[in-house]
Amino acid sequence: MNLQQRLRKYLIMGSQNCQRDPVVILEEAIAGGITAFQFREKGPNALETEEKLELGLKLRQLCRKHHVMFIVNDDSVLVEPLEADGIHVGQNDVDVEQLRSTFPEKIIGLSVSSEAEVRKSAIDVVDYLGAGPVFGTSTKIDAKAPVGTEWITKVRAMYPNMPLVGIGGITAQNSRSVLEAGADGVSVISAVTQADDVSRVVERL
Ligand SMILES: Cc1ncc(COP(=O)(O)OP(=O)(O)O)c(N)n1
Ligand SMILES: Cc1ncsc1CCOP(=O)(O)O
Ligand SMILES: [Mg+2]
Repeated sequence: MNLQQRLRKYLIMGSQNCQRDPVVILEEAIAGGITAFQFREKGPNALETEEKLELGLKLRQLCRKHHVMFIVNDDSVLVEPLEADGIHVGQNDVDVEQLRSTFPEKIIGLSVSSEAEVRKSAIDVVDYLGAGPVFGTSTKIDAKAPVGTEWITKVRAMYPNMPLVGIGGITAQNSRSVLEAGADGVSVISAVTQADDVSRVVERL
């Protein structure tokens, strides 16, 4: 599987997104067919330090067992201890050129929400882009305004061969529009973590 294919169904999750055991939710999502996972332990009620590492190790082990790509959100200190395949950062996180020199072999993902952000980013050193929020979301407190599927189409036009995922408010009902706009995959938090039937929702994405 190349990176484009591995980004097809990208679950992002931390314990703060779960009303049930995150390990069980991840197991169900893997059974439904996720191809990538991002450990995003962040925001109100998120675990810290040892507890964060402990949960990360459990989720990492599960991904390894099922050959699901494992990406860490923001926290470059966790990349080595979790033996992550890569890291995802945004515009206000660690600089991607710095990350590339620290992790020459890891997958690096970068969030882009506007043309101005694209212009000021070292796109050439990253492996994939996360574009959004495509739709409204209440999962991320400091999320920017929704940019619509038009933004996916624009990024695809600027970077025809760059692995690209949409993020923000994506559900089984609207995921097709994100893919049709030019994304290789969809990254989803609440539609999966809050689902009554997690594996069914992943199947439908
Ligand atoms: C795949 C993907 N795309 C975008 C984001 C958002 O990253 P960022 O803007 O750094 O916000 P936080 O997730 O750190 O709150 C993402 N995590 N994953
Ligand atoms: C992390 C992140 N970055 C932009 S929107 C968002 C939250 C996506 O969560 P949901 O899939 O529940 O809308
Ligand atoms: Mg970030």
